[in-house]
Amino acid sequence: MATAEHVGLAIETHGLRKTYRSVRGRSVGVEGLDLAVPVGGVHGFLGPNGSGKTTTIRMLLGLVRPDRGTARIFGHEVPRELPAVVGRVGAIVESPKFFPAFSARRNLTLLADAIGAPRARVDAVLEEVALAGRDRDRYRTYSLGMKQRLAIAATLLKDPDLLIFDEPTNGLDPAGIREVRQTMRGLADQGKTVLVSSHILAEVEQIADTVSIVARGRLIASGSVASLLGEGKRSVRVRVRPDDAKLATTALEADGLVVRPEQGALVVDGVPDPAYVTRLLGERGVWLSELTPLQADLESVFLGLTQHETPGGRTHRGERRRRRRGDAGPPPSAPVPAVVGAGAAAGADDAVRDGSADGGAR
Ligand SMILES: Nc1ncnc2c1ncn2[C@@H]1O[C@H](COP(=O)(O)OP(=O)(O)OP(=O)(O)O)[C@@H](O)[C@H]1O
Repeated sequence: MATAEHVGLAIETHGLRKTYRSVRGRSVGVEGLDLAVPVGGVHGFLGPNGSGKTTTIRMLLGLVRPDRGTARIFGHEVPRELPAVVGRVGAIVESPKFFPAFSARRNLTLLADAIGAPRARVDAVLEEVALAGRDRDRYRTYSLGMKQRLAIAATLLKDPDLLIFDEPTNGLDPAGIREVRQTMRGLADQGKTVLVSSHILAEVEQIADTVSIVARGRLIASGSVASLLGEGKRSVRVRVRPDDAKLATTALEADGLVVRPEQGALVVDGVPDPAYVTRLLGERGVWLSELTPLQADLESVFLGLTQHETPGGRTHRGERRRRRRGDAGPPPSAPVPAVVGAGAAAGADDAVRDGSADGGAR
């Protein structure tokens, strides 16, 4: 039963765990995940490939059974109480299937009949995803972006309160990504809750109100996008004389920063403050000809949150040294990500049902 305690959260998980069995043994898909998605707005569910986003979404939709932990949608425990809430949820977890020779309108009408949604919704949802002018074109003539918007339209037929989209911009060109992004933002602006997973923060940071970042099946950070980018350590591009590149790299790495060469320059990740790099290199007699702060993205936020912590909670030598000297930026605030078993997709025994919980397009 939904209780007052859960009011205000569209999705809530506690200690959610899922392991997979395969020919190579057990691997962990999600490890003790605690997630809190507020009602209303776009919530970015972010993490590198293999961090457990799809597994989590499948558990929420009752497509995969968790080993342990609890999950709630609008306060209803899932999968046990899924029937009570499924009508309020629309989801795209994999490419939906439409009839290629039928128009978008015909596909949606068939689907509306199949799931018991009023046919009148077809016009509304076509309008919603800006396909009203192309509704009589055959599905097979659609661009990838239009196909994805049609998939979103299908999830809207039942006018759900919560939309769950797993990597909805995968494979789309920049124009397609923009269209899907605008559609998601528009839905949130109407008061719906949109959970969108992605491995690219840049793709969702423009539209997300709040985010959860996961790594290796665990939550490592959550909050508003602004606070997260503000807290995360930054990346900078530095340019030094070619003769000094090695010395600069060694000095920066010895201090716990991550350095990679890029087009004749060095990109330094996990920098607490650009001035820190100037001082560190200046102390070693290396003078900079360029220092450009780079826009924070998932990679740099992610590295900034995790790089100084090693599995088991030990702190990186460089960070320890810097903390002793008292000139570090904010100490890493994130919990140490768990070490989990190697991913093992082959031969998994956990057969995943095809389709989504929304009765959406097949
Ligand atoms: N059916 C399965 N059988 C075995 N292992 C699986 C299965 N599904 C997922 N995994 C493993 O669980 C881990 C999490 O995978 P998952 O697909 O949930 O991550 P993800 O964050 O969605 O990744 P991506 O962004 O690449 O889709 C990975 O190590 C993956 O190999």
